[in-house]
Amino acid sequence: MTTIIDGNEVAADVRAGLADGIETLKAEGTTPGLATVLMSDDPASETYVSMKQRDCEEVGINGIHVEIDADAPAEELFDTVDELNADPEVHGILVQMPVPDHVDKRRVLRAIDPVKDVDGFHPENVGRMVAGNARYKPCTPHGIQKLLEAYDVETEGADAVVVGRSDIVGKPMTNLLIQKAPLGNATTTVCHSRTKDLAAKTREADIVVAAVGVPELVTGDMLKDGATVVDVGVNRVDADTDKGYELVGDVEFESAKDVAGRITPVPGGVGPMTRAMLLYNTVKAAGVQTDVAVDLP
Ligand SMILES: NC(=O)C1=CN([C@@H]2O[C@H](COP(=O)(O)OP(=O)(O)OC[C@H]3O[C@@H](n4cnc5c(N)ncnc54)[C@H](OP(=O)(O)O)[C@@H]3O)[C@@H](O)[C@H]2O)C=CC1
Ligand SMILES: Nc1nc(=O)c2c([nH]1)NC[C@@H]1CN(c3ccc(C(=O)N[C@@H](CCC(=O)O)C(=O)O)cc3)C=[N+]21
Repeated sequence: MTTIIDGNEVAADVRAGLADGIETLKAEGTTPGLATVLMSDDPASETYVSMKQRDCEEVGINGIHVEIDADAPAEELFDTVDELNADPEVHGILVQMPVPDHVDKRRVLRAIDPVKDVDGFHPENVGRMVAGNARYKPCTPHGIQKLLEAYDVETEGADAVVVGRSDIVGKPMTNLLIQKAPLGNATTTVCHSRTKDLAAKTREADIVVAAVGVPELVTGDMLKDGATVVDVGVNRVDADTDKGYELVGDVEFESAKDVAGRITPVPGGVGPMTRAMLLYNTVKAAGVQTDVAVDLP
């Protein structure tokens, strides 16, 4: 029997586990604050950011949202980040990626105060994570670790294959999987668009993490019997639904579910965990910035 990993449920547990920390902070006079900055007309980005704001409201985090015209000068974004860096009510800052082409993405990541960088994308935080001393673990890989933990998936000595080498998912996921730490110690192969024979790699894996952005790239015949399959992809494909699209992962769920031992669905798998770990990092950030010790789940 294949286990369908319920990301909504584990995410709800993470959110519930943050209540104590948020209470502690409030008792000390601090409401954790998360600023989201959106400089894009992309409807998917708008959806994600509004979901993040709704999550904040649900757990009692102060959500601040800033929208910048996609064709505004880049300086407008940098000025906004400077203001948020200086605002004592803002403990976490997330600039939704991608930013428009005329904005230097690397400069954006460097502009955010590393202590407020709840995505964990600032070069200082990336460096710390690689060195095994993460300040904020990037939300998606961290959320995946929590899913693996919740479903007793052994990473220790496991053969893992990460498909995708992006800065926001593939690389940090690989890093966490190879670390000498709980939920690490996996023997990890990273695949990408130049990989010669992807199926040959994934077929050897006990754990497959697909973060590609290609709908249903990974099919059941590419998996080892009983493998744990983590589908990060959230792709909108045209469909005759109310919204005019449906969400499809990077894994072909129908064929994969018969082979996999455990598998995450899309939606309801990794996505809710990414958002939950953003709240986690925000509560952690508020504790760090106010010198209040908070218990984290
Ligand atoms: N659920 C969640 O919380 C999140 C979901 N996402 C989703 O995950 C997916 C990936 O996102 P992201 O990591 O940002 O994507 P990027 O586009 O930044 O990276 C995609 C990676 O996949 C590789 N790739 C592309 N085509 C192939 C192929 N045919 N075979 C093997 N590898 C390939 C690319 O290789 P190369 O480097 O050679 O170009 C690249 O490394 C998207 O669907 C995105 O929407 C992203 C973040 C969070
Ligand atoms: N600075 C930055 N940080 C990010 O963390 C970041 C980003 N930029 N840019 C884009 C990607 C993508 N991402 C998702 C988060 C949640 C869902 C999510 O909640 N998905 C729901 C469904 C969403 C829906 O209904 O459309 C699910 O899978 O169940 C998806 C995608 C974060 N990203």
